[in-house]
Amino acid sequence: MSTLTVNGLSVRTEEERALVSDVSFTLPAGERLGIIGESGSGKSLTALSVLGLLPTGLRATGSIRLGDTELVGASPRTLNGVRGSGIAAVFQEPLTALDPLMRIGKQLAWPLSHHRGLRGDALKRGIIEALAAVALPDPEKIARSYIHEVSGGQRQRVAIALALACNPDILIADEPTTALDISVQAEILELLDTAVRERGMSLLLISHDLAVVSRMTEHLLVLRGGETIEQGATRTLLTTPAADYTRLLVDTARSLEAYLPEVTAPAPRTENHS
Ligand SMILES: Nc1ncnc2c1ncn2[C@@H]1O[C@H](COP(=O)(O)OP(=O)(O)OP(=O)(O)O)[C@@H](O)[C@H]1O
Repeated sequence: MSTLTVNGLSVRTEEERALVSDVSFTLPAGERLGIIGESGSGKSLTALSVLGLLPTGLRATGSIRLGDTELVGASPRTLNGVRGSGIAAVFQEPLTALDPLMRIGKQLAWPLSHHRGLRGDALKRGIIEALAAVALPDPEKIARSYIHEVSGGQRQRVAIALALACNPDILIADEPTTALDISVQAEILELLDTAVRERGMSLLLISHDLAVVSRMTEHLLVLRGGETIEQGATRTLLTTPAADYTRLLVDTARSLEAYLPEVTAPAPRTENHS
């Protein structure tokens, strides 16, 4: 397990416009860091820089180290080695990581054979186990399905299974529940929480939802306009923010919650049809 150390990361366009400016943070092995900030604050570009997957035309400078390996300016070979076994990612839209033309089981076969050396029957078992581990019902059937044949929540579970199949040290989750039905969001968070805990992985969680980062992370980095506003322990930052901007984010989140009426009476008895 390795520490991720980001030091003075900047991302610029070809015209030298800074989109991320001098961002630094450390994610020690086994810990959880959340990145929050309004839309366009540089959260995703920071994550993509760590993955070495910045869009064409954007360039990262500074230092991103995974253990002793420098990732800024690293060769495609080094980055390929790190992506997958060192760092894996789950995105807001699971289809980003999934191939619509390949059965789900086949998509899992590559990382399981490449990273874990599974072959033949062991590989078949590994595929079913990987799908069962993310609580997909009837994993045999899911393995034979194409991605358009399963629901949105199940797609995100498949994307998580794909990320976990590489046994990464660090999981980057970029708005992993934002595109999902509210009833499915909590289940996916629970799944990520359990997977990270049981496997001892580190988590870099990007979210605009303060309740999500509060539930999932121990440390927070607040970005605005590509710059660091503040960072610190999640609880301290959300209860006694030092920066006016963080206070504004917290107050806005609270004021929306205030519209929810409190549940004051027990739920009426309903007939059980199961
Ligand atoms: N390929 C690109 N070329 C030029 N500018 C870009 C590119 N990708 C992103 N940007 C700009 O960089 C800034 C940071 O984008 P980023 O996607 O990191 O924001 P974010 O905080 O993740 O936002 P959101 O929550 O909306 O996803 C934004 O102003 C965005 O418009």
